[in-house]
Amino acid sequence: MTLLSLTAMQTKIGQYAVLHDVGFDVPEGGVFVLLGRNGAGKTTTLRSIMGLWSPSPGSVHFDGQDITRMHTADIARMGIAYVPENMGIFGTLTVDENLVLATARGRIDPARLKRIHALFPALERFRDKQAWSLSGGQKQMLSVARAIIEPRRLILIDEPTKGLAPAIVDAMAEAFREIAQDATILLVEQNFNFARTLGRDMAVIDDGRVVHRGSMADFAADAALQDRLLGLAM
Ligand SMILES: Nc1ncnc2c1ncn2[C@@H]1O[C@H](COP(=O)(O)OP(=O)(O)OP(=O)(O)O)[C@@H](O)[C@H]1O
Repeated sequence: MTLLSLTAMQTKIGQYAVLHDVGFDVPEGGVFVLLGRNGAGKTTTLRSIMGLWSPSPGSVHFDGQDITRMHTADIARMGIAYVPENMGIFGTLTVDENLVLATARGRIDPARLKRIHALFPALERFRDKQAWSLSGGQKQMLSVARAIIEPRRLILIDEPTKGLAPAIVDAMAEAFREIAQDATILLVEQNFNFARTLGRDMAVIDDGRVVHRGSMADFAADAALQDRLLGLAM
């Protein structure tokens, strides 16, 4: 079943046309990977889904419902979470306070907190520490944890491995596999080795257009295609 469907999205930022033609379907379950060179329009695509930019023309359907013109808070309430590239955490608040603020009613379900602590033990160890004092990897974990503090159907994650040490990247991959057991992840990545182990389906954006859609297995097996579409960016 298709969970998210983007159709011929064009997004302008001010007078500048960033997305010219972005369309792809994300099936429910597992990890869908969106690849592309720097500046191709990946972040703009995620922000357009979240209602932070407004595509026109073009449409975004989630679970069969047209969400193109909905407000971001209403889109979030439908069960879509966004982990932005800058992580969106509050540095002067503690780890636990950051999690509470990500809930709708200011109350954390203990079972979900337990699951988060099992996924990211550092967040339990440092629960009373201010977020600014965490390492880069721990901040990223907190950012992902905020996205799953309540049940979500779709989680948009923007370049989560940027600047992280290989051991942390492995832990993140493990966590994403677990999260994708009962949610769908739309992952934007530059780290192809990370993305290829996680993704089932994928698309490539170039200069604001989707230039390829298919299975990750086929794409990973085609070095010439990778080179043509992603060049040295990978
Ligand atoms: N707020 C903005 N104002 C003007 N131009 C913008 C803005 N945000 C993005 N752009 C431009 O839109 C294009 C696409 O940016 P976007 O961040 O979506 O790309 P990306 O594929 O996510 O790249 P990266 O991997 O570098 O994050 C780029 O040329 C960028 O400079």
